[in-house]
Amino acid sequence: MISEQIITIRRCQRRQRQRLIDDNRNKNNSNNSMLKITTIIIKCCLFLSFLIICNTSSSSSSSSSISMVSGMVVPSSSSTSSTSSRTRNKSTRKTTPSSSSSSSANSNKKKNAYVSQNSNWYNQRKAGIKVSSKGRKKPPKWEREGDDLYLDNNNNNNENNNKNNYRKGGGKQDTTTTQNDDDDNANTQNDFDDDDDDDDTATTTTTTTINLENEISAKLLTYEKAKEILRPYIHNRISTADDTDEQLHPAVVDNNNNNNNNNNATTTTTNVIEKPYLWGDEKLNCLSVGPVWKQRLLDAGYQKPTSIQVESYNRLLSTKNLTSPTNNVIIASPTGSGKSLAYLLPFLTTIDMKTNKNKKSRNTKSGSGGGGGRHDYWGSSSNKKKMTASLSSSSSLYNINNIGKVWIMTPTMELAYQLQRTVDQLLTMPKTTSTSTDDDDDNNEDNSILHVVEYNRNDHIRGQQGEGGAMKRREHQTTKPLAQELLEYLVYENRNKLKAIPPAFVARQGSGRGGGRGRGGGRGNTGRGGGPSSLQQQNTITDINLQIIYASATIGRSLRKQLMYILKSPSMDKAASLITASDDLRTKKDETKRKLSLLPSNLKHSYRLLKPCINENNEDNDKNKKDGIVVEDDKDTTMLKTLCNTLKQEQQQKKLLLSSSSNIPSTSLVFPGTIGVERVREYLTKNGGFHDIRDLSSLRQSTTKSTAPLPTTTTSTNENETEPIIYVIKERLARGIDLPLIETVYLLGVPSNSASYTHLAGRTARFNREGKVITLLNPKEIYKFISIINTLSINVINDKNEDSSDEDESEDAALVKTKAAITTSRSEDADDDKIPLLSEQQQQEEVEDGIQMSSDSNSAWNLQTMTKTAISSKTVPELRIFLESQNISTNRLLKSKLVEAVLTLKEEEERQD
Ligand SMILES: Nc1ncnc2c1ncn2[C@@H]1O[C@H](COP(=O)(O)OP(=O)(O)OP(=O)(O)O)[C@@H](O)[C@H]1O
Repeated sequence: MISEQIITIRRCQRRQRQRLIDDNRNKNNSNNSMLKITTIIIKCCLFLSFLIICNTSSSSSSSSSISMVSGMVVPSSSSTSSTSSRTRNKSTRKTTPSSSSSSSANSNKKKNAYVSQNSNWYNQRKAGIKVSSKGRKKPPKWEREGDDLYLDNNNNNNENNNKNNYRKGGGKQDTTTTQNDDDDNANTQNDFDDDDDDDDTATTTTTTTINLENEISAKLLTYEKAKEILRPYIHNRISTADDTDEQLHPAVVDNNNNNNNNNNATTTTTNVIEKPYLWGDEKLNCLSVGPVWKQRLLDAGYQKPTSIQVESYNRLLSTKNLTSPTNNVIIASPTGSGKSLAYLLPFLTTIDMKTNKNKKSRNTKSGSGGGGGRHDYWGSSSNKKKMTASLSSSSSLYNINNIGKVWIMTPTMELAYQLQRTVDQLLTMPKTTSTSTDDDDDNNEDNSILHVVEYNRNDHIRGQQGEGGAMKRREHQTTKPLAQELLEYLVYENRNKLKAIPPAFVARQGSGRGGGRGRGGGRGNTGRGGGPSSLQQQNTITDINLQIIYASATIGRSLRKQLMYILKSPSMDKAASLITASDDLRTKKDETKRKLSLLPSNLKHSYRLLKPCINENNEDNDKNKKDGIVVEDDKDTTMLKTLCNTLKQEQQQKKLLLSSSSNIPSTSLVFPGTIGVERVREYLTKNGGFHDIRDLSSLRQSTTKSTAPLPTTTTSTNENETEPIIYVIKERLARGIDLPLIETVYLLGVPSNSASYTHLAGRTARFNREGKVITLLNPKEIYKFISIINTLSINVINDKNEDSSDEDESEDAALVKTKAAITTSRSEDADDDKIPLLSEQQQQEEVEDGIQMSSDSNSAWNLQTMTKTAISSKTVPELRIFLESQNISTNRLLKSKLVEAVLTLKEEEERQD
């Protein structure tokens, strides 16, 4: 029994245990399933969040990676078009997440919305309306105006590879548009964001609160309103003595005072150069060019190299100085600083003899030039005989063995002729007939080493003007092999877009790869700025052993992107090295300095605001008169009248300032804007009585021949030597043109963007000479003008009409008088032999205005102990009383100007002490 019981108990226990085990198992099972479910849920969540993250990041990362390499092709963030994907390189394709068809559709929608949104934004900006870019993406860079201006910070220097340099540098736009600047390459290419600055500066720094959108569209901006708006932008600094003197008597100011870094060509260098192979000042700017080249340069009127010439010569001839692995370079310096010679000199001083079969024996004796590095195969010009042998055959363009080493792409034919003239001036080869193999060429024998050719859109190359058909045919025939076999240097001189890659070049590339690329580009070549489509039609040129040299005063983001694109380079550092002069400020962090470095410092900017002019024939005459509207038809006449008056005044002023015996004619350059060259010429001749009106043909005539004028001589052929010379030239021909001794540039209307303004204005004040640009503008162009002023960070002066006796005296005019008064009162204390600071006429005016010159100061104010804050805290009447006590007119001056005037006096006192 007991045993039975025990057995039963054991069975029970076993069952219980079994049950327990089963329970546990069940529990475990359920736990497991719970766990599994939980895990699945978690996994799902993770997966979902992962998907979300992927989705978000894919859009941004794709945009950055695509725009990094092919941002030219697809500006918008989606970048899913088949064309763009085709043009991406392999590495980009790997890193770019693939997009599904739905996301593609979505992105297309977004893209459309983005395009329409931006077109609005863009149109508004174009119309001069200030639109904040906050919350919106900007349109593609190549579609925006005025972005071809600045270089990024230190992109030439690998040590300073701080990608966020500019942002840290602190542009004003950072506060408002940081996130919006990232439309391309934000993560990887911040060094290109400087162009955004151009636009944003225009957007954010304009303090005008008047919303004139409607008025602009209705063209109702009146003269008075325009004047009001312009006022804050006028040169608002009380000038120093020298500045004031300069403004009143620009011609008599001692050049030495104004140009600290002056390399003025007109100043004869008295330095005794001891070493015969050094050209220039031995201590400062000198180049090791060898005795022959030194003599040639001196004979041609080049006394010493400019700093950009020194920099580029040394760096181009020694590749180890180039920071980019590709040896491509960008030469950037202000207009008129001698960039042409900067890139020509390394070529010229080391003339290529590589292709000559006997080059070895010839080259061994040469080499006084700065050779070395890549250029060691360029011989020296020191051995004339040898070079003649080498180049005489190239003088007929048909021997392709000796041509095509350097291809210089210029924006205009005029610039090409100008370059030819520069080269001929330095290196004209003696004529040889023995080696010429072509009968047709007898009359056209060209002993220049640089040949001007022109290609048109059909890829035909035409010969120099005035030369025979045979020349044309043969040049065309030689183009392709020339580009294929021999091109080693491609120089882009002042081209704003790199769309013009030599056609034969493209043909070669296209045929090698079966062509068919980039058909989506359509007619892009003719579109504004070229842009991606034009480049898309062309191929990249990385597989060609070619050094690209780009030279211009304005080099902006879109251009650099194009360069990156055609070189398949992921960054500008890798695409090209930047060469700037040692004193160039464009790579500095200071925004204002960077902007100011684009134009020569000795260039004065001024404007004339055109008064409304009523069209007598207009039916709505009365209404217009009432509203003060400029009638469209009459606008041009007003402009031309003002131009005539201004030209005459400038001429008179020059006569007054210079001694009567002076017979130097004033030379001006007029860019006619929409009025057109012919109309301006006609008006100036008929109504202005000007007779010596010229165009570029006068310059071309002497170009093909080797006897070019010295750089500092005028080409005046005036019978009456004092008759002013006026060039009237289309804007599109302006880039790079170096006209002789232009003193004043007249812009009839506001240029379309800051880059245009830079190049147009830069036709004067060249090579450290003084110069002035006067913009004649209608009230409705005012915002465009202000935008340019802001972008370039320039001060403008209101160049008022002399005949404006009927005009209200505005604040700026009053300010000029105040400056004059301060200067005059100071001049009385100064030495007698100083130049009189006011003309008789001006003094008379001031007497009439009640300005009594007096040097005694009976003021209770002690300027020396007063701080700026203390002066600013004075009331307007107090300031007026004080200034009046100093015999300074305060008529119509606002408080800020009054304070400035007092501060100037304070400075003066301190200086005298
Ligand atoms: N070393 C030099 N000595 C004297 N004159 C020079 C020197 N270098 C250049 N010049 C003169 O300076 C003027 C301007 O030169 P250049 O046309 O090369 O300027 P640039 O920088 O190319 O201007 P832009 O940006 O407008 O094309 C020319 O008249 C040229 O002859």
